[in-house]
Amino acid sequence: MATPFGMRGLLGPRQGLRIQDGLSGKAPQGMHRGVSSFRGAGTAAKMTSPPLGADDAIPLQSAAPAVTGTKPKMSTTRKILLILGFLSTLAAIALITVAVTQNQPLPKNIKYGIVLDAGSSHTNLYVYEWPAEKENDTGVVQQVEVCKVEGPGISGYSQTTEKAGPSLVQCLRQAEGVIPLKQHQETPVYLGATAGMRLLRLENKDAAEKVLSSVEKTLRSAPFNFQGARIISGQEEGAYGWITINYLLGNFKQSGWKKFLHSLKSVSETSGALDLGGASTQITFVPDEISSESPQNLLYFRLYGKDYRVYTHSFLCYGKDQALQQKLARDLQSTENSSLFDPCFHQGYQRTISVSNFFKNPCTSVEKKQFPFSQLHIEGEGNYEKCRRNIQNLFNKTDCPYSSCSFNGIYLPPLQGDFGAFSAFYFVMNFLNLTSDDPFTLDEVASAIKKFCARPWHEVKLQYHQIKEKYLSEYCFSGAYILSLLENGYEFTTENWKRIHFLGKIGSSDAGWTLGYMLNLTNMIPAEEPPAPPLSYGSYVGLMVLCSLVLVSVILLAWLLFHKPKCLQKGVV
Ligand SMILES: Nc1ccn([C@@H]2O[C@H](COP(=O)(O)OP(=O)(O)OP(=O)(O)O)[C@@H](O)[C@H]2O)c(=O)n1
Ligand SMILES: [Ca+2]
Repeated sequence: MATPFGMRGLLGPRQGLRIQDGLSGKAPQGMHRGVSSFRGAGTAAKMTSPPLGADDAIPLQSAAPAVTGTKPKMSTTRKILLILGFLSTLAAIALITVAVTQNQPLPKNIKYGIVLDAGSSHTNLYVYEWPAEKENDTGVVQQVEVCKVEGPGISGYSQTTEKAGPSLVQCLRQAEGVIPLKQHQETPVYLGATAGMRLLRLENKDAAEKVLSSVEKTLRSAPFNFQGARIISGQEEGAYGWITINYLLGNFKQSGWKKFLHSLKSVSETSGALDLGGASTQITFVPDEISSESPQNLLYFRLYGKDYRVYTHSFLCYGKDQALQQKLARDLQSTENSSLFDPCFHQGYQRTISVSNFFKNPCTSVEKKQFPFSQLHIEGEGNYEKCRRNIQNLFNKTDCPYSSCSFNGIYLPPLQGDFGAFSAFYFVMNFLNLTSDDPFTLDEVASAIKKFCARPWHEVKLQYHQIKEKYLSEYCFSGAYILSLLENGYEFTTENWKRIHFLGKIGSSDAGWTLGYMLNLTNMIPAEEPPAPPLSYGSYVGLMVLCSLVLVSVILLAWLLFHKPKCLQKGVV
């Protein structure tokens, strides 16, 4: 039997060679003579008469005399060792192959969900996707599509309620194109209506119900799995916005070092959420200390095995559109004629509003009074300071029945941590170029808005001709209002101003309440931390490869030590 190392019989004691340790030239003690030395065939040619009495390699040697170069056979022990080594190598290869192929992650099974955000100013449809196998992990759901519904928000259909539903059709079609056909039926669709519909419900309950029925009819006729169309509360809006941003920022569940480091700190590392809509605004965060002064502002969550005590408040009528309405309603009180100079609009800007409709809105109805004119002409002054003073009147800071308040007697604990400010907070600040990664100081923000407000309308209109006039004309007011709300309302200061981060998206997903709403309704945020395999697939395969390599190396090393090939020996005859 030929081996790469020559023939055992050629090297055995019968040829007069003793096993040498390579250093002393002596045979190592306790070693079996016949299996511990290998030499090449060239050596065999020099060999003469084998010593008598050798106890192994007899059959091969007798059949193939060394002088003729015929290869003798190995000893049985050596054969077994070789076979064992060979089998171990095979086993290691098999182990790695199985690890790589058998345990490969299965091809992704993607699930989808649709949420319609029926806001006061407009409706957005969002399509989310996530891998089915990982739906309880944090951060796996992401937005894959957003569709802006044409026309006003659904509350704008109070006079033509039957048209509210059909307005959504175009975006539903778009979603049909994004989600694979075979998954349409299993894809849940939710609609949540916010402050516009809250106001309509206050003003005209019947119209609000009809709008919701129209919307429901359209959603039921879509090929998706309709799960409900309802008006969400301000508390829900705040809470789901907070869940969304912290889910997307990966604040709920930490792994590895992050988890260890966070376990050393006592406070929950979450970000507060600031949402500014057209009709309402929300502030939500985890305060340092929770007082039970105002239980209606406190929410308790257990998410991924951790308890959160969250403060939230939603101010109806303090969205930026309704805040402007409120401001105008107050300004009107002191107006004698049908003209009003407004410091919050650019110089040269003019707008006419109908006074009769103006006070139908619950946000302005308290200011209702009779006027000798039906149309009010507004003319811009472009005066930031005057505008700020004007807006200031919207925040009643005098009565506070709690230890601390924001405004209008609403409890607000001391601000804590970082805040993500989204929706109109972002739209406005982004327009004013005030959302850079290195946050601006409060003074810088104020002077940028002041500068913008001072620009004449014709110049602004010329420069930003591509922006809708409704948006553009109100950025001066909105900038001033945002500063008033944050600085005077919530009492952000020069010191903690930089803790506000104006953000539109986190990754591919818009910051807003919709994602948190869907995560909650699909039970995708478990109360307890879901069991996770101790090792990731990559680490598992890596470990298998490492173990196998170590195994093979040990076998090789043992084999080399005990059966040193000639090439590694010194002083071989
Ligand atoms: N590029 C944009 C987009 C929107 N807006 C304005 O931002 C405000 C808020 O928009 P949004 O957050 O979409 O409010 P809604 O969800 O419609 O209102 P709410 O949450 O109060 O129901 C609206 O006045 C809208 O006109 C803006 O100034 N610039
Ligand atoms: Ca909104």
